[in-house]
Amino acid sequence: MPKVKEKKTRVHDKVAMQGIQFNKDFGQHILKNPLIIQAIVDKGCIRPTDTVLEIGPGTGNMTVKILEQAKKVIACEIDPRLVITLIFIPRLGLQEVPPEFDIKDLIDTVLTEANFATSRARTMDLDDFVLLLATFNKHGIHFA
Ligand SMILES: C[S@@+](CC[C@H](N)C(=O)[O-])C[C@H]1O[C@@H](n2cnc3c(N)ncnc32)[C@H](O)[C@@H]1O
Repeated sequence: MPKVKEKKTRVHDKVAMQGIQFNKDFGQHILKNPLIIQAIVDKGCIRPTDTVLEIGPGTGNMTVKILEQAKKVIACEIDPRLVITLIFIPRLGLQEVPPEFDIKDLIDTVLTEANFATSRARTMDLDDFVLLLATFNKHGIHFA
């Protein structure tokens, strides 16, 4: 059977042209094969009303595919050199996260304030759940 050569994704080409060295300390192994990326995204069964949180979008190859299926993507990338490549993706809003921000601290604060620091999900009733959601909301974490 003839071997079909996959076209590399456009965003990856842009990074390669700029000569950016990927940093293995951040686990920067970038997916290039669009068929594999599409297969992974399809496994997510994303609905058109979904907001997707993508941790580590890298050069955005998967981000653009998720955006084709989701209402919104919130992408969180640690490497500013790669964030620059994400600027070119339409419909992806960019917002800088202050260096002192720590999501673990924020979640600990919410759980402690709502008295759920030591609770387990299976012991919670509906009132507990609503209180927890409201406390997350108060601290700027919103679930949709
Ligand atoms: C394995 S790469 C995946 C890149 C891209 N999603 C793809 O499929 O090609 C991991 C990405 O996560 C980013 N990353 C590593 N640690 C992170 C952190 N703590 N917060 C946000 N992004 C992080 C890296 O810079 C890198 O872009």
